[in-house]
Amino acid sequence: MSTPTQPALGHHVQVSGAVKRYGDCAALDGVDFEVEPGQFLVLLGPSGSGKSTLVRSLAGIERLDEGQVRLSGQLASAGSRHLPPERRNLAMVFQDYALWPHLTVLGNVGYALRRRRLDKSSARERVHAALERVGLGRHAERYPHELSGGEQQRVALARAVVAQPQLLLFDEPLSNLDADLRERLRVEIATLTRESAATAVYITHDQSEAFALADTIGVLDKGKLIQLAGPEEVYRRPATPFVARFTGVAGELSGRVVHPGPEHTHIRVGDLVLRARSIGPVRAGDAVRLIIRPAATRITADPHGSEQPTNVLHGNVIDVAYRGRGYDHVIAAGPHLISAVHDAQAHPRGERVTVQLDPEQCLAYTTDAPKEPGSGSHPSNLTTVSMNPVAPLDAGAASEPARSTS
Ligand SMILES: Nc1ncnc2c1ncn2[C@@H]1O[C@H](COP(=O)(O)OP(=O)(O)OP(=O)(O)O)[C@@H](O)[C@H]1O
Repeated sequence: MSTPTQPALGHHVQVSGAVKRYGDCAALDGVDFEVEPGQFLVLLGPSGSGKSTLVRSLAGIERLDEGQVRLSGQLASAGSRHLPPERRNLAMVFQDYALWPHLTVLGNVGYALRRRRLDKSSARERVHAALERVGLGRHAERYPHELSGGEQQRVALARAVVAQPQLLLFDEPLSNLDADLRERLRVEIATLTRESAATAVYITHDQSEAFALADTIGVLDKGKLIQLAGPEEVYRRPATPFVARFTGVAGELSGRVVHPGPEHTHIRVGDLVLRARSIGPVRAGDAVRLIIRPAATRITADPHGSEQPTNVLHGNVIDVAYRGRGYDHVIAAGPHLISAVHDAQAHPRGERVTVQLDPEQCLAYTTDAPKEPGSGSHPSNLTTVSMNPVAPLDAGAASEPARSTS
């Protein structure tokens, strides 16, 4: 048994076959995953992918239509069985803080202890300790409307941890805050959560937040869990183009496999042959989508020497944006647009540059496009490109020399 000052071990969370429908819409469409006690899971996905529905189902605010939720082995949701939120030993932090407007900071945080059988002085001690921990000791007597957004979210954080729940649920807690505050509060969430023994499930549509916080990332799309893996694995081997796009892309090219290799695959894109890492098996002639990570790109001097460089695109700078640690460029290379091409120095609009591509960071996925007859040795005409303006995970990380591509 845990004592009031010693947090209980975090919940072991098990979700199997979770389905939730709203009319014709399957907000959750057969979701399975587990989170080990004390682990930090981030559910990442675009708007409408089912993140809130999933976290609300864990909380017991929503009832599943099918499937089960177990918390530390106990059946919390299954069929007609539904453990109410207050019996799940969890706390939730919401995007809009959800503080009681008529209670002071002290009252709001203390409210979370109302179900604990603590004497007044121990409860008070705990509340003050939690407020000190989030840097709000001086504001205990204020009301929520007398606090900034960041301070209100700190109160919500203190309220969530003060009762030492076994599960902490976060529903986009940083989305209403400005960038600088978001980063500081993210660090506080990471440290506070890990100091407590609680298991955490955190939802966001922000990939940089997900990578910074997670032990494990689950990527959701249209109510399905597409990939569940550590951040490094999700970044290095995104299971699908959707996951790759959602976790940082500088540009996309379409082409055809010329020569599959154990390490790198040669892909013809228009009149270029580029090397890339294939995700999943590919055969000569396969149509592929080539996704270029921002870290793949590096501007090199435009070559006029005798040596013909490989794995490069030549193009003109069409946009340059100052990013503090350097500059991100958008480059038009023939019909291709490559964004987030980082360099320590600015290249003015119109300058002709050469972009070196690191094959390790160029990911090739087979597509369903029909093969051309005799493909494998003929150039493909597929050169469609999309530009994705998503702030890349690794903007600024392109300073490592690209590998030799010969
Ligand atoms: N109460 C509801 N009634 C009808 N449809 C709903 C309801 N709640 C959610 N949905 C639908 O279920 C799907 C998943 O919604 P959900 O809010 O879980 O997604 P989300 O990934 O959290 O999105 P966001 O990031 O925009 O909050 C969406 O298509 C949404 O329109």
